[in-house]
Order: sequence, then structure tokens, then C-alpha cells
Amino acid sequence: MIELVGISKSFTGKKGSIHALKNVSISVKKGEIYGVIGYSGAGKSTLIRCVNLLEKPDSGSVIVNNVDLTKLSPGKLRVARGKIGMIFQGFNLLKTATVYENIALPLKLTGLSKQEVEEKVTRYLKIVGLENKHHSYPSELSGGQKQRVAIARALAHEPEILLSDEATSALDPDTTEAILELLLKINRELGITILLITHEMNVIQKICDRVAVMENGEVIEEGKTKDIFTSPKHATTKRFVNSLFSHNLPDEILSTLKETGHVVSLSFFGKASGEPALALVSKKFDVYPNILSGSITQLKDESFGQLLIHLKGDFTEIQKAVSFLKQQQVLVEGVDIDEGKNQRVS
Ligand SMILES: Nc1ncnc2c1ncn2[C@@H]1O[C@H](COP(=O)(O)OP(=O)(O)OP(=O)(O)O)[C@@H](O)[C@H]1O
Repeated sequence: MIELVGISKSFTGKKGSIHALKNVSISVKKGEIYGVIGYSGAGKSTLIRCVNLLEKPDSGSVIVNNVDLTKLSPGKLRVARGKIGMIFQGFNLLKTATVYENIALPLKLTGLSKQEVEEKVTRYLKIVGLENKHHSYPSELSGGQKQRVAIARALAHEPEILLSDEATSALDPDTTEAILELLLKINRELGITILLITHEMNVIQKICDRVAVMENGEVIEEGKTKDIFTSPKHATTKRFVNSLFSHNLPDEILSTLKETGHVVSLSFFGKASGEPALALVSKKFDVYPNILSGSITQLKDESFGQLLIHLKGDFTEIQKAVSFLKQQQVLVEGVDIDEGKNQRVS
């Protein structure tokens, strides 16, 4: 649906040339929610703005529905852009216009009749849960409500793709949750493909099917959300994942625990559960597992659990226990147990 192929973009700043994007390629399938995550300055905004050519890449192709947008005439580009909606961190609403007018004014510019405009505004305000706010002004709305208006405004043009530029970054955690739920609903019920950028791993965790991690203008890791969570490869990806699963084990306690065994992290998905496997471990092998911390998180389609445990016992028995856990489809990390090296909590 969206193919960015070898996109590069430089800006000339006071300190010279800045390579915001260096040969970036990503591919978003129809119907999926695709997230791009990175720290400030990674190039996310530049990338998402290239999709509707708000930013024109220096080189590379922007292919949407099999058409290279960089090759279109201004007229055809305008039509193609009509299929791509966008929402922003700052909502971008007209302060002096009512909720109704904010959605209706851009619709009128497309040549729709008054009645068609009215029907669409009513329909989409209902979908975003603001059917009773037609006459309110943005200043009378909460941040979450403002973002709902912006979403309704984007949806009213019946796009196939919705671009979300940090849409939840200015919102509190509960409101963020509600807006993410709304994006999921839009994706599932209206079949809209969503490409979003964020610096928050919980956004990726809750709604994205796949994710690209960006750093210094490059995609450093890419894959299914599930795979990125269970086996992040790049140090930056690990930092993002750990931001959700911080074990916060003080170094002093960790050193004490290492004297009597190994500290390992167990990750498990859906039906595979860490705890029954752990109960079996203590029966089958001469080891004493002790749960140090644990959490279960809901990804878009399944649950993901993590347990940090201390395995007390003889090294050979611990090795056997770890092999057994791996056979039970539990991912075991945090100790170089196979090579018998010193343990390391990641
Ligand atoms: N119009 C511009 N002129 C000059 N430099 C720019 C411009 N837009 C972006 N940059 C630079 O390009 C790099 C990437 O910026 P970009 O905004 O894409 O990153 P980001 O990952 O979205 O970060 P943030 O979350 O802080 O917006 C940064 O170094 C930024 O300063």
C-alpha cells in the first residue's frame, strides 16, 4: 500500500547540511497499523511527511497504491493526497471555528453539497464519539476531544490511509489509551491503513502490527511488533523495549543473587505461560526458582508476559532447567548460560 524506497532528504541548517533521512525504505501493507519509533531528531517527522509529499525527498520513490507520487503532476498529486488523511500532535484545529465548521469547511472546498457535508460531519462526529459537540469551539474541548475532532476531520474525506504524527504525545495516559482504541476501531471497522510515528513504546505495543526503529536518519531495525518485543537486536530497540519492562533491580541485590545462582528473564506469549513451566522446573530439576518481578502486557493481538527470576542451584541443573524452559516456548534471556559465561541481565 505504501512503499518508501531509498528515501533520502537533507536540510541546510546554520551548521551546514543535515541528513535527516539516509536511504530509508519501508513497506506498509494494506490494512495494517505500522509504527515508526525513534528518539527526537531520528527523522520520523521528515519520513511521515514524505508519504504525502509535504516534504519532497531528494531521492527515492514514494509509492502509494502502486503509483509513484514523486512523478505526478500537481493536479494528480492533489487527487492522490485526497486518499491520505493526517493527524498531528497539535491537532491543527481552527480556533475561531466550531467543531462542525472545522470538519465542514475543508469538505465544502471539495465541492460537496450542503447536505452531503452535513451528512458526513454528523456521521464522523458520531464515529469519534462527539455527536453532541457540533457547536462547541476548540477552546471548550479537552485535548482528547480536540484530537477526536481532528480524526473526524481526516475521516470525513474517506481516506484509505491515515498518517499519525505523534497524535497522542500531548495527551495524558488515559486519554492516550482512548485515542489508541479509536485508531484501532478505525483500522478494524473502516479498513483504513495507519502509518504512525511516535517516541513512545506503549503506542507501538498497543496497536501496531509492525514497527521500524529509526536512529540518525536510518531504519536500524524492522519487524513484527511481537518479534521486536521478544528479541530486539539493536541497543536502541532494547532501550525502547526495556522502557516498558523495567525490572529496576538494584545492582547490590543483583550481585548478591548472582552469588547463589543465575538471574534470567522469561518472556512468553499468549497460551505459553511462564508460571506453570516454572512450577515444573522446580519438580524436574534441582533448582529453586524465585520470581523477582513480573508483568503481562496486551499487544494488539495477544498477551505478552515477562518474569524476572532467580534460579538458585548448581550450574549444570540450571542449564538443564533453562533448556527445559526453552522447550516450553518460553524465551529465556539475560544469562549466557549455554557458554557458561558470567550472567548478564539485559
Ligand atoms: N525544515 C528543516 N530545516 C532544517 N533541519 C530540519 C528541518 N526539518 C528537520 N530538520 C532536521 O532533521 C533531523 C530530523 O528531524 P525530524 O523532525 O524528522 O526528527 P524526529 O525524529 O521527527 O524528531 P522530533 O520527534 O523531535 O520531531 C533533525 O536533525 C532536524 O533538526
